[in-house]
Amino acid sequence: MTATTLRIADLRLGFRTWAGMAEVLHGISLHIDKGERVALVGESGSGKSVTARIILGLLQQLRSARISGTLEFEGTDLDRLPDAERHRLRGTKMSMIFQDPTSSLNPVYRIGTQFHEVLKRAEPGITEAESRAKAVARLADVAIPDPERALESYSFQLSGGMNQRVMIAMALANEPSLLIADEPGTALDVTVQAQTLKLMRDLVEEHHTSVLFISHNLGVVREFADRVYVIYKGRIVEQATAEGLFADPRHPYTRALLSAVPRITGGGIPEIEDVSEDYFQPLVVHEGCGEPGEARP
Ligand SMILES: Nc1ncnc2c1ncn2[C@@H]1O[C@H](COP(=O)(O)OP(=O)(O)OP(=O)(O)O)[C@@H](O)[C@H]1O
Repeated sequence: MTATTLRIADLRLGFRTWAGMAEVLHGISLHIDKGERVALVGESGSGKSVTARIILGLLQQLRSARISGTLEFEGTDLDRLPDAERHRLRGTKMSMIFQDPTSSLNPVYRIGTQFHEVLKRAEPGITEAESRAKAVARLADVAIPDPERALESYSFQLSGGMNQRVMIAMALANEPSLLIADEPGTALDVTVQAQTLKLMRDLVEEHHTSVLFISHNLGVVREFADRVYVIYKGRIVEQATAEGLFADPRHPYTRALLSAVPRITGGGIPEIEDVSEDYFQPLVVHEGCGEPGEARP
C-alpha cells in the first residue's frame, strides 16, 4: 500500500465580511502520496493559496475565516494536534516556497543567519558551526557557486535566481515530507524559472519529498507534476494524471484553461474572460485518480 503524506477531505472555507459570508472553498478533497508531485492548477482567485495556507495552519489564526473539513498529515488529523506541535511542523516536516523570494528572505539578516534559524527549528541545539557546515552543503546542492560567500551575503546582493535557489535550499534543509511550492519562480525570467524548477524536481525526487505544486501555468505543471487537480472557483473540477489531463482534458473548464495557454511560451497567466455555466459541471475523475476510500468512477 502506498503511504499518503497529505489527505484533505471536504475542505470548506468562508470569510466573514461586512456583506456576509464569502464562500471561497466549497469542499475540496485531494491527496498526495509519498514522493508524489501533485499540482493544484487554476486561475487567479480560485482558492489555491488559501488551500496552501490552511495546510500550513496559517489561516486558522484569522478570526474572519471559517474552516471545516479534514486534514490528515502522515496519518495524523491536524486539527487534533496541539498548537505547539502544529507550529513545530512548519519549517520542519512541512515547508513552503513562495513565488517571490524577496517576500520570504529577510533583507536585514545575512543568508547564513537565516539558514541557522531554519535549521534550529528542527534541531534547537545546533551550533553555528554545525549549521554553517550544513548550510554550505545545502547551498552546494542547489548549485550556488560559492556557498561560503552566499552565506555572508544579504538577499539584495544576490540575483533573483540565486535567491530562489537559496529559498529552495532552506525549504528543503530540514528534509520535509511535504513541500508546498506556490508558483515558484514566476518572479523570474522564463529560462531561470525553468532551471530552478528542474533543480527543485531533481532534489525532491532524490529525497522522495511529496510536493503540492500550486500554479496557474499549465506549461510548468506539465513538466513538473505527476498528478493534477484543476480548481475553479473553490471547487475541484477535474483530477487526472498530468499525462492524462493534457492528452484528454474532459471538463469544459480544463479545456478552456488549456486553450488559454499562450502558444509561444507554453505558459503564462491564462485569462478566461467568459464565465460559462459549463464550468460548473460536476467533477471529472480520470480512471485510477480518485480519492482513497471513495468509490472509483
Ligand atoms: N483574508 C481574506 N479575506 C477575504 N477574502 C480572502 C482572503 N484571502 C483570500 N481571500 C479570497 O479568497 C479567494 C481565493 O484566494 P487565493 O489567494 O487562494 O486565490 P489563488 O487561486 O491563490 O489566486 P492567485 O493565483 O492570484 O494567487 C479570492 O477570492 C480572495 O479574494
